[in-house]
Amino acid sequence: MSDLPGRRPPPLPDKSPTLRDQIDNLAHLGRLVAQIWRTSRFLTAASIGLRIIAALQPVAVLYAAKLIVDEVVRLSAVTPPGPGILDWFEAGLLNSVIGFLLLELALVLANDLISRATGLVDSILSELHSNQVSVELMQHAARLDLQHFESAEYQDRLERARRQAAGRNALLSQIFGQAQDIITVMTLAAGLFIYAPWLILLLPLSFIPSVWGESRFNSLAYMLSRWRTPERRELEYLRHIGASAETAKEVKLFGLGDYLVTRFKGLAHQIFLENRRVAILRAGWGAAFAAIASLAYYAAYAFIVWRTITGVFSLGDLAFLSGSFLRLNGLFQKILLGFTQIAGQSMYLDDLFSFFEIEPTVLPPPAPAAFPVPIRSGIVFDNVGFKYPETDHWVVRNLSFTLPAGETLALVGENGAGKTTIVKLLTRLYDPSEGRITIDGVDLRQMAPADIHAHVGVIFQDFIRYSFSARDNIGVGRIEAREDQDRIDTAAEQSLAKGVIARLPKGYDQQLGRLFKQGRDLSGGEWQKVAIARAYMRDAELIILDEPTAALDAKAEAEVFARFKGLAIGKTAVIISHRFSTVRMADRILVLDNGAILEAGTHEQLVALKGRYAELFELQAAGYR
Ligand SMILES: Nc1ncnc2c1ncn2[C@@H]1O[C@H](COP(=O)(O)OP(=O)(O)OP(=O)(O)O)[C@@H](O)[C@H]1O
Repeated sequence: MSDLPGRRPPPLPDKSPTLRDQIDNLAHLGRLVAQIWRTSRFLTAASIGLRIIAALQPVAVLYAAKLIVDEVVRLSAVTPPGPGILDWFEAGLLNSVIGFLLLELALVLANDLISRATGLVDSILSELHSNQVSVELMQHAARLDLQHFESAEYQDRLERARRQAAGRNALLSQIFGQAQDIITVMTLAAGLFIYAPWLILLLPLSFIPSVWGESRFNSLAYMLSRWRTPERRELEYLRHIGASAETAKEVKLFGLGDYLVTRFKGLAHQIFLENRRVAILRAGWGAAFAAIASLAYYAAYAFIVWRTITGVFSLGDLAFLSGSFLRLNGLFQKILLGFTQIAGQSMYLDDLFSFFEIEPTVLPPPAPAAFPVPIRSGIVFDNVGFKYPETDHWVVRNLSFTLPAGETLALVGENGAGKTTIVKLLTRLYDPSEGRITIDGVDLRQMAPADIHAHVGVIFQDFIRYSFSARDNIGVGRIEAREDQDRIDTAAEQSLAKGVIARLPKGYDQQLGRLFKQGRDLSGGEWQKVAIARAYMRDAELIILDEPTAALDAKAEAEVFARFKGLAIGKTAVIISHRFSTVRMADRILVLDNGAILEAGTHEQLVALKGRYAELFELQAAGYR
């Protein structure tokens, strides 16, 4: 499923998962229980132990009640020893009945304690489990490729998995509760079987219709929710742009508030109508099936009453059997519905676990080559071609050029020419679809992506504005050195961020961004200086600045690049900029057009060539005259 334009969902999905699919989904329960066990062995064991004790309680209470009734019936036939209760006591006639009453009281009190303790253990366990799932999700997402994050299908899967991380906690209690109910049913059924074996046959009559109905509606609800993931993501997105700090300026000035609300309402209403239809169907059929269950119960009850009247059963037996049957009937339904609900929930688990099955494709080779330090000869693009996954369009094709070690290369070209894509290929965020990229003769595919990233300092045009302190905003450039104040100082100095930080009330400790209280927002250019410092935190062999200076004023950009040139001596560097004042400083310039090289050379050579570069340069220079 993907976000295809013009996609029209059917009113209700008609094909439910097959029985086989449902059984396969049940296998996910094993993974879930293993995950819960990993979360806390002690709490999992405690929850199971408490439930086993609780499971035996109903039959014990019913049996105590039977003993009380039978004793009362016996005592009512005895000649009273005297007029007062004391006479009964003294005669020792009340000993048994008092013992039975105390037994029942103790059982009821114990049950209350146990169920509270189970609730407590489950709620703690479920919070721990939900944290555990979130951590595992984040860890797994961090392993995946950039291509996954740039695909709508992946975003849908991640969104579904994320919902499951928080939403499946009830399942934990449900699975354990189910096991508890099964034990209770077995003990009650054993009692019932001893008195009236064929009564048990009446039970399935009452629950089979409900089970069928539940399983059908569970599937429907799941299919709807799955089908609607893109719309739900759109709702989330609309909610975000309608009310967030980054978007407030533009939304206000363009007067988009009402438009966003209307769009949100329309989409939310469609989803509401579908959900309401399923809810109404479910409630209607549920009521009908519950009536069938009650009929079965009363048929059995009438039979037990008749047997008691005819003297086959005692009054105590009547109390025990009708109590057992009532509970069994309820429990049987609960268990079977529980199974279908668990099966229904396990469909959602598929959303969670199938996310964990997505594997990265840009992988280190079995015996990776080390990134050359220093780079001696240079970087070579050898007939490189690249298409983004699931697209047919060659973004770059037949691209061959050499970037000699220690030189600065500038990439110039119109929007969409493929400049950022070249950076993604150079940093092995993607592998080329054809051709190869080598550093000192070694194919990038022979190196581990993490090793490449450790030796490259890149700042993209859409760098992150972290809502962290100024220090951490620079420190994240080299996370292991985030406490190294000298290094951070030097990086800030080199990127001109030092001046920005000096003006902050709390200096390096100043919280940046508007997300948190006491946060200080920076101007676009100030943010860029902070971001560029991140690239300087690394001992990078290769420095890449992908248009991160667009918001800098002309003076600051000239200064940033003068420093960049100074620092890049001996380092290989790539810069992407639309400003020719910056580009001209590069040792070599590539002019790209539609993913191919149109012109290449130094600034002077390209101006002399009087081609596209000279034309664009003139155009920009004329703007300043
Ligand atoms: N993740 C993606 N999936 C599919 N196509 C993409 C993806 N990213 C970029 N493209 C397409 O690849 C082409 C080149 O994009 P790229 O970002 O490399 O251009 P650019 O030269 O850096 O442009 P700009 O100057 O606007 O930053 C564009 O046509 C763009 O639509």
